[in-house]
Amino acid sequence: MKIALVGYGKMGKIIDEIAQKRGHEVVARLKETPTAENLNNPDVVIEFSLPEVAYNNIKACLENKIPVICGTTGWLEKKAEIEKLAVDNDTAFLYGSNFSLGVNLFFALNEKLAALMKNVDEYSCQLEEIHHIHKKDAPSGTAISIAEGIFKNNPKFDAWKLDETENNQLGIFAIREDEVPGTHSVFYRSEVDEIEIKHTAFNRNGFALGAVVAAEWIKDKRGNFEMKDVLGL
Ligand SMILES: NC(=O)C1=CN([C@@H]2O[C@H](COP(=O)(O)OP(=O)(O)OC[C@H]3O[C@@H](n4cnc5c(N)ncnc54)[C@H](OP(=O)(O)O)[C@@H]3O)[C@@H](O)[C@H]2O)C=CC1
Ligand SMILES: O=C(O)C1=N[C@H](C(=O)O)C[C@H](O)C1
Repeated sequence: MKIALVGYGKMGKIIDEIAQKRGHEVVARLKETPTAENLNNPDVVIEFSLPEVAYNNIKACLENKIPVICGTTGWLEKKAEIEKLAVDNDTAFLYGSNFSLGVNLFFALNEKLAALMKNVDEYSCQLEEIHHIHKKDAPSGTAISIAEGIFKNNPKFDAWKLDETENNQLGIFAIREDEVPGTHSVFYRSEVDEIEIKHTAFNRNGFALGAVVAAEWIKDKRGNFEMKDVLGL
């Protein structure tokens, strides 16, 4: 398969390596807005850039009828527009806040625990995410997905707040430390004990492998998808 990489930083470089190991041809490595010319006629685009440029990048690819796997976080206020573009241009789009198998299993575990705690009033709930000091957005896209999984299963919560817990808003505490790849925890605390579920990424390889597997899956598909569609979760 021919893959174009839009965004060629920490993630783009690892995805490049894994894609080639899986026998794919990387036909573009862009650090600028994609065009029909600089994309070089790929089968799929994998986009890991920056919150402020992702929308324009994805739009350009979809308008050229090229399917997009997007891992860039921090731009979701325009996601509905992007999903409409994918349908209008008869192509496909998949956004994943986190492409690792481990985190997608964690998402499912988080929703089951949230449902269990729905009728238990003794526990408060808050999230914590820890990432490297280079990260531009806070909270992480993964933390937002975890919060949304809790809202879906526990009507006590319907919104999140960064770095504080207020009323029915779930507190998401974002910590930036050294070169941490990505650690996410959900805490349920009572007066007598604490329950924690936690995912720790040791490196970025799980994210990159998941993005390439998603690119292999989405080829020839039409519409909008999530990583759980790829994994059958
Ligand atoms: N979904 C997931 O599983 C994961 C998501 N992420 C997310 O992916 C994104 C990228 O992370 P990471 O690779 O660490 O970030 P980096 O900052 O290392 O890489 C971003 C890249 O985008 C490039 N860039 C800048 N402007 C443009 C543009 N207009 N068009 C295309 N590329 C551009 C940058 O170029 P330059 O170097 O010149 O600035 C850089 O190469 C973040 O939003 C992060 O949250 C990260 C890991 C996993
Ligand atoms: O910026 C990162 O590095 C990561 N970002 C993603 C996020 O915002 O959730 C995924 C992963 O945690 C690494």
